[in-house]
Amino acid sequence: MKQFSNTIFNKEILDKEHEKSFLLDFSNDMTAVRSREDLAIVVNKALRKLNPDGGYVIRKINEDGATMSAYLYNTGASAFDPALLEQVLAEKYPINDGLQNRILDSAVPLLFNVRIELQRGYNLSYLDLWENMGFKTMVGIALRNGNTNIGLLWLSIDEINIPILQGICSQIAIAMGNIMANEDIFRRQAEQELMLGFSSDITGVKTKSDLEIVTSKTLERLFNTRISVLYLLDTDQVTLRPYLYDRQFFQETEVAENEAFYSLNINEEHVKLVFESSQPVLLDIDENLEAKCLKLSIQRELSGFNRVYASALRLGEQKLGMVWMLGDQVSGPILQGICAQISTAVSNVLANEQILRLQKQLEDENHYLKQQLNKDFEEIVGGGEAMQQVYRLISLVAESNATVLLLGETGTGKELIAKAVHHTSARKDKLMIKVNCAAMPASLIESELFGHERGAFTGAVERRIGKFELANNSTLFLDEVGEMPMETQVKLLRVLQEKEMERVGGKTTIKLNVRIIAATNRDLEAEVKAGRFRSDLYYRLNVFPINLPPLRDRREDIESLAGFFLAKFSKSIGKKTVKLSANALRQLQAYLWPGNVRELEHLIERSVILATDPMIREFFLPQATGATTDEHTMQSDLTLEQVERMHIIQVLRRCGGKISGIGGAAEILGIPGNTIHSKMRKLGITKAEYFAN
Ligand SMILES: Nc1ncnc2c1ncn2[C@@H]1O[C@H](COP(=O)(O)OP(=O)(O)OP(=O)(O)O)[C@@H](O)[C@H]1O
Repeated sequence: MKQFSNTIFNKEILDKEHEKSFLLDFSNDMTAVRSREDLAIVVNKALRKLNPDGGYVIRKINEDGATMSAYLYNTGASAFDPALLEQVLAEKYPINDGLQNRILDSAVPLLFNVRIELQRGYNLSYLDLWENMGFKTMVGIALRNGNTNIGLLWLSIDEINIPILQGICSQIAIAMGNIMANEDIFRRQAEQELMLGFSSDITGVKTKSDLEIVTSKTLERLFNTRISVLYLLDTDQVTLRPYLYDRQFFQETEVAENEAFYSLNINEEHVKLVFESSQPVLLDIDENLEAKCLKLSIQRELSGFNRVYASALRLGEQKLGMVWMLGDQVSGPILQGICAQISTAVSNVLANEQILRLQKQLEDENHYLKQQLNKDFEEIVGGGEAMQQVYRLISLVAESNATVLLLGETGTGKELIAKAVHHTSARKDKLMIKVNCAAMPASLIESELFGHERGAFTGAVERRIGKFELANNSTLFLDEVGEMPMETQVKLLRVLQEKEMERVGGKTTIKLNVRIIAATNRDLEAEVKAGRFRSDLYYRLNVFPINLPPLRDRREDIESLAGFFLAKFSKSIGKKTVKLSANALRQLQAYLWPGNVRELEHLIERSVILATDPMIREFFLPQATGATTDEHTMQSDLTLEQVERMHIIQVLRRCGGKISGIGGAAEILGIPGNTIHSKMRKLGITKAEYFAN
């Protein structure tokens, strides 16, 4: 008996020794474990010692705290159905499936007979797999790190050694905890890298297709989404329309895109929920959404996910739309951060689209304006000898880049000829830029011509591009250049000489390629002599002068001009073309036309408006026409300046001293009120003269 008890005692000692060395070996191996792969090798080696042909699976508790997924496994020496194995490995089993919860609640390993559990009616695919593999008995042991369950081990074995199994499992649990913490750190690092990449990619987003590429790539990689849709709120503020989704995805399926997507309404319960929440909302298609909606069930089938993550897109308080994603592994805070960036990008894309639309509109308008300008060119009227000479000069100079100086009385058509020169030149596809040097206070001319930087002077609240810069590679028409203040003349001369400029208050030099056409009704040579115009600037401008004859010196054109204006104004007010009687034409030809073609144009315009029958028989000209009155007899001996002075006084008398507005001198003379004021100052016209009678 003693002998027998000694034998038992010795066996126990041997077993204990065996246990100890087994656990010691295992511990030694575990010290080198760093990754899930290392852990698999060590666990395989140890469990094979316990049951050489057996299989096992380690399951970890998922982040949701309610399900478990396979973490490590080994099928042992058994044959199995690969499809069934794949299904079991992919499935998330509820913790409370009737077997696993019992293991997690137990302090000791539990043994299960596979067949008996199946007969009890447990509908668990892993039991089917074990039966398929020929595993009869499975032992389940909880994996605990301290008091926390982190998973469990299922092992196919017939005999169990509780101390060994517990020893192994407590070490596996610690290693798993460390590895999972490491994996978590790596995952966060990868997420951060992705987020950084996303942030830098999204700042470059300009178009819808840029946005599509950046978002679909990121959502899929970060959240494992299969379907993601970006909805935008319509202008009606009620309908949310699909704006973007991953088209690539639909190239891989039979389903057409329009079968899977539909508009949402902001008043639908789940949509309201999304906008009311500051966080992304998780919706279960079966529970929260009307799964009866065919398109939604198509989305579910295509993606294989039953859950939708929805997050609002907002810009401040303004609702922009929302992101809708079918996927798993979605982290709320990350999705929220991404949505904030998508919101900014969406509003940039929309603003860009609007800019492009406006740009297109501007281009169309520009094109229209250019056509109008070309039309103006076609409409130079007058075939008399004096104008023939002007046309010859235009054709000689137009194609060169030479500066042109147009000289002639007011209303002789200097601006029209400037346009003609521009439209015959190689610069014709660009707009000719015009500056009226007389219409602007001296203090503003400089910034008008050269532009200014923000803050260059009081009131310069924004940077402004000057006319010179606008006219780069085109033509700049300096109208009434003789009125330019002396200090601006110096700056203009510098730009013409050096072909570069700086904005007022600016430091950068801007290179220019501008063709200059200047015009004046002053006698510039006399202005130079009088010290009002710089001689060096005069020589710079006077490269190719073209003199436009006054209308009284080309009476042969009066009939064609009158006919042209009669047709033009009759058409514009929808009348049949008004004609001239022979008497009326004689009146026009006899008149001196101090206001030249402009005066004729305005006279005809007024007469067409007032005409009550289709024939104008008489004009009411400012004075008796012809060279019969004293004033007009005298006029042929007067200087240009004297004629101009006299005419302004006459017009002012007629208007009762009114300059601007309807019936004012500016309207009759066809020049801006500012110009009249400056001419009055220059010509020394006083109130007494026009209020005299
Ligand atoms: N030959 C012409 N054929 C048709 N219209 C003309 C002709 N000459 C001038 N006009 C018209 O007369 C008006 C005055 O012409 P424009 O403005 O070119 O004159 P200007 O010499 O530049 O005058 P200002 O010196 O006062 O600026 C414009 O409406 C223009 O279209």
